[in-house]
Amino acid sequence: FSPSMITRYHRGTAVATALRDTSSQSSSYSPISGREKRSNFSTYAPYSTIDGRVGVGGVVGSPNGSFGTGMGAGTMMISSSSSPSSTPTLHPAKSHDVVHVDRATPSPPPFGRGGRIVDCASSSSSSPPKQYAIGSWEVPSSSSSIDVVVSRPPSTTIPPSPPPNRPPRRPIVAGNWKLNPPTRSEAVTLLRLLVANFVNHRDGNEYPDDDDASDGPEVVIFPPLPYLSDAIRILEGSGILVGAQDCGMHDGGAYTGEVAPSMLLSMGCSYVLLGHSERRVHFGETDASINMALRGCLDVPGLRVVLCVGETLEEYENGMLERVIDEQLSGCLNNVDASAILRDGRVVIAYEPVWAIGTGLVATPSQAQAAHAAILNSLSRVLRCTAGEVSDGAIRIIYGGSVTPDTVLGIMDMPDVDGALVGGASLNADSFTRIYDGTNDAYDGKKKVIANDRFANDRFSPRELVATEVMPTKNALGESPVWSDRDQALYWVS
Ligand SMILES: O=C(CO)COP(=O)(O)O
Repeated sequence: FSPSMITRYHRGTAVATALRDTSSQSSSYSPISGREKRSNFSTYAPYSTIDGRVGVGGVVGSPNGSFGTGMGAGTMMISSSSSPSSTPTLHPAKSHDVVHVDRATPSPPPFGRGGRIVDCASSSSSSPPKQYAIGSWEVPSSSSSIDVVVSRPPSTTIPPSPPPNRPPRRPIVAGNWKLNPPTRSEAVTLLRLLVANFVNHRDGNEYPDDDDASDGPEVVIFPPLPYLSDAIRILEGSGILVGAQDCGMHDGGAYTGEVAPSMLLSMGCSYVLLGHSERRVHFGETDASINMALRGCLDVPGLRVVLCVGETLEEYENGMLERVIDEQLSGCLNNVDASAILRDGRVVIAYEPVWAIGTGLVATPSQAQAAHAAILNSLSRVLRCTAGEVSDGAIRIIYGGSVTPDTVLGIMDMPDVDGALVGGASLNADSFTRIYDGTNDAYDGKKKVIANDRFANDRFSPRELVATEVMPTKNALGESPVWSDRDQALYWVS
């Protein structure tokens, strides 16, 4: 596409759209400013820039709803605009699957993890066939096929949730970048875009009457080790905390290749992620070694841990979830001071079912809830305290495994889900910001007042800039901020 499509830039109101067909999109959801409509914009913009260069994804939306077009690789469609007063929504997670069944469909149903038929799908059957019975997999003789709604109930041995009315906990949204992105400059870009999004969030925009940003969810990024100092420097003052993806168990000495917890704290890290299933599977970490590292972290005042637990698909299918979690927690928390967990909240548990990591198979809200309840249950045994002490304690349990902006709301709705540990979707500033929004929405403690006039009044006067170079990046942003190194400022594209 040609840079000539870029007409002008000014702060605060505009957005770049994308080289993709967004004609079915009608949302004007704004990941930057919250849920209010800022303008008639499409949701995607896979180009953004740094270093004074400008990249825009082909179609530029303007605040008054008109759109310019240009030619790019592939098909370009102009996104549909939505009504200025529309309230964009995030869609909650599907808790059921719709399965198409015909006479040849074998029974039990061929969808992997077991399940239960709960209804006919209204999408294709206006009413269930007469002979149809809930729980039945058989296609009634009056039909050649039916669609059925299938839920996957969790393992039957899962205990009920502890008593409701647990004290509110501050949610956490954590991004585990794993071994990504491949270069430092891409990491720096992503960090800057995150800052842009989150600074806007906490700019008086969402909580105009409240200058205490700590009321929103806690946000933590876990970049690879080589990017830690960039992350700490760039995220300083943004409210986003930084953590390491793992650490060693020793405090110093002849341990080539190791990283001590105290070193991480001295750099400015707030968290350490421990016990991730990828560390267990690929690098031989065990509950015992994780326990050593965890105790090392707790010996360093100021450092917190996100401890991952979770079962494999096979274990899930065999109803072993509760047992696996119990074993992992007792191994990893062996000889750990219970008050550091229950009173000081220094250990966050991340429930990450291995079958949901990187697979797109997100646990249903009820599956996540059941597992989190099992974790609470197990903690009282492991920490030798009552269920009441656990459920009233400062412990937080977050869910990880294919979390996306579309699924986070359903998961967060569950009483014992206190946040999300996000892998793939945290590599995209837009997705991660929307996940933050979903988490925030579900957080009871706060009724948001959105300052709609911030953009309507257009207090920012337009400035003309000239694009000298256009650079595609891998971001798929709803609203791409354009970072100018020359001006040390962010601009929005209109
Ligand atoms: O492992 C995870 C976070 O630690 C989850 O990864 P995904 O969100 O990519 O499934």
